[in-house]
Amino acid sequence: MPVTSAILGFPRMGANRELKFLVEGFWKGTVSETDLLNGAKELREKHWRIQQSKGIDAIPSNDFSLYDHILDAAVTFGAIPERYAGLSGLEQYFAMARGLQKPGTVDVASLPMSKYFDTNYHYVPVPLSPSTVFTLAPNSKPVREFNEAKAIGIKTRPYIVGPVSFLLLARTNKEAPIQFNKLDLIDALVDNYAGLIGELGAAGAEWIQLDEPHLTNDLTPVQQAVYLRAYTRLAAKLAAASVGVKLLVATYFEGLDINADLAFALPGVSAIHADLVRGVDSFTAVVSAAKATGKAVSLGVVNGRNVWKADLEPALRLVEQAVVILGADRVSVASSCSLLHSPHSLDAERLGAQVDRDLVDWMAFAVEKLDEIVVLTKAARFGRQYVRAALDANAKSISGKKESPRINNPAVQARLKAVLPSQLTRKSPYAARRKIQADILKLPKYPTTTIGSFPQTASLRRIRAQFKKGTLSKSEYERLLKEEIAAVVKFQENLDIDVLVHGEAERNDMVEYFGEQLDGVGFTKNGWVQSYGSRCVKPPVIYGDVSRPNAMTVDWTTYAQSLTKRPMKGMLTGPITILCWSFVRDDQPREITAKQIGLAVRDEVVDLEKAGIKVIQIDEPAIREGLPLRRTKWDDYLKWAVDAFLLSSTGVEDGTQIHSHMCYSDFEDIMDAIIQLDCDVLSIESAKSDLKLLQAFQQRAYPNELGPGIFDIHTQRVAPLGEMTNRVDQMQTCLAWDRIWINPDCGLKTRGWEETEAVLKNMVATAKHFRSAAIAAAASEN
Ligand code: MET
Ligand SMILES: [Zn+2]
Repeated sequence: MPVTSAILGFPRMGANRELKFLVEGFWKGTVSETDLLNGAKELREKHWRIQQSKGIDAIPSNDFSLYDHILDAAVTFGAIPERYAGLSGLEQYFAMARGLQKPGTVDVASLPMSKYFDTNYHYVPVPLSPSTVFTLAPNSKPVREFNEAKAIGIKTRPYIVGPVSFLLLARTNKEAPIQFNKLDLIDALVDNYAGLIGELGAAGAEWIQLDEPHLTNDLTPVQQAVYLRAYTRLAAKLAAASVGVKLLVATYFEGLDINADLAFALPGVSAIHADLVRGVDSFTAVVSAAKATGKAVSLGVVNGRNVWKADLEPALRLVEQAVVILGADRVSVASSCSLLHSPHSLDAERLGAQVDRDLVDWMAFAVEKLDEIVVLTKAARFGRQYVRAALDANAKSISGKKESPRINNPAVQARLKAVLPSQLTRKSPYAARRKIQADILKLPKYPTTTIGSFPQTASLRRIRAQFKKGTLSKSEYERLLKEEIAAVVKFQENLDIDVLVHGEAERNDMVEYFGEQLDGVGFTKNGWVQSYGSRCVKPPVIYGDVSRPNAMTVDWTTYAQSLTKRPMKGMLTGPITILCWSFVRDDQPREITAKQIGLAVRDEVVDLEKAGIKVIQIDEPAIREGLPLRRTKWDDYLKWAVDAFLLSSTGVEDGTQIHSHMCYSDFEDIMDAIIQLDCDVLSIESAKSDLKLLQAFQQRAYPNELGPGIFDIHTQRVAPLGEMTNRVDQMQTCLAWDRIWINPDCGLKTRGWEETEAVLKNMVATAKHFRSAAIAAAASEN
């Protein structure tokens, strides 16, 4: 067998986000179930054919999903929480993802949502308990999709998350007894995996890809033992049932160095995939372990989660070395991880008048990455001369980028070098600032606010799109947006919210909006990647040194402030979130890029203050996500991440109130860093997670003000008043009452107006309820 080519997964949205529109149409009732399922099938076929025509040997199936592939695995193995048991089919599936409310009949909240390792992809973790019973669904999705590809003549390598990672990614049901360990479910789960693999084998699959990304993380001895136990049991079950399917265990997002021996020792596994982009240093460990065990390796040399062209020369050298050591039949060339985290293709970038030719020349999206993998494979198979032209073109792009004057901005580099320690702290400590701000802002106790965005209606999106296209004049655009802002301000005043926002109507996306206005940052026309469910983001591309030529938000914010006497909160995205949600240059440490962005945001903060804005929020939802997967790398990251935020936030006077906002991550891990950010008010998502977060804040005695979200914004469901007051009651068991803010979990952009009004009414009523209770308590004390 010669060297083969492979990918671990392909983006599922389609070249023009077809899947998004199908799924959202289905939710709205404008697309029927049949049309949704047929449309999804067409997309899968299209994507398989693209891979086939490019020459990919190992084409995955079941990497597709209508919402999330981890949720799919839960459905495949019947791990469906009790509260959805009365539902079935797609209704049940989407209820788990998004909640479901049908007047008088159904009212179920969604499952939580969590970031997939350090990516901006969110998966749906299922809660497990001792009563969880796994049962393999009949004609399950992996089998259906394998057969579907087979029917068009493509033999795929079905993918499914591996059993140990499945359990590690899941949550423990809140009601489960404390002695319950979800890993105890491994035997029962593995038996169902054996059943599934047997069915896939019977259908004709030769290889299965089991993703075990946790193998690149720090594992406890117990977890290591569970890995061995799981794969020993799986191998035995498959052997007993004479299933001849070969298993590839895929690891990614870090090198395999620390667990290489464990991974290669897993019984019944024929090949291991290693990420050699993040983990290039683990190459020797991986290849030696493969040699020692006689197993095959899949070399992840093409970055699956960035947009830059791969530097083919060093990648090819790794492949060639592996072939010398292991022999061609034990080597395949692959993407570092699933291409799910890359945009679809560069086609759209090459069209139209304003093509940024440099940028296009420096990038490769999923479809172009297939070409890179195939070029490397052919070079390894037939020699470099066979693909000489492609290799030369690649080398030319790579060196062109390195030497481009667009990458280097000496003024930005000099400014960062000259930063003084005083530019990393506020003028006075929080206690002093609190008094000054209280005098200026005169807010009631339990002040209410929202996280920034208000519903983004179709007409709003149309207005922005027309302006971008040039079919709407600037003055008309501004007039319409001002109308929207005025309506949003009025809406909040009517609801009696204390600290208002302008609603972010001008923003497509909280990172893209800033990316478009910063120097050193490019943007794509169609570079969408899935963030969660049907939602996609179009990350900016940070290619050079970053600076802010002009104010980015001052006009909209001051206009909004001019309409009200209440404080108007300026809304910015913080440096770490801009970094994490962008495609970042790979030619300098992320730390430098982060701090450059910190300085650019600082300029904006100072300009907002100068323009009279008294409250400024710098969102950092991604700060936890940037945390390296390995603990040994945490301190270094947290130090520079905190500094980048402080660079952005500390240029103001004591009287200016700095807020930050974070959501959908396990913040317990980084409490100290969160405290070091020293923002005056932190709003943090907590309605989807449980009390764990509040307890973490209690343990570290969060010193400033805190607004743990009191309702979930990802659902149409209007949380009733009692549910909200309960949440505040819970908060008060952990937090000082006079430090609590009342706010939603996150921005309201995905909601409709009607439900927004209803839910915010309950939110304000909640604040008033506690306010009067506090006043009554104070009166009775006197
Ligand atoms: C993912 S965090 C979102 C924060 C942003 N200000 C918003 O309200 O949409
Ligand atoms: Zn948020």
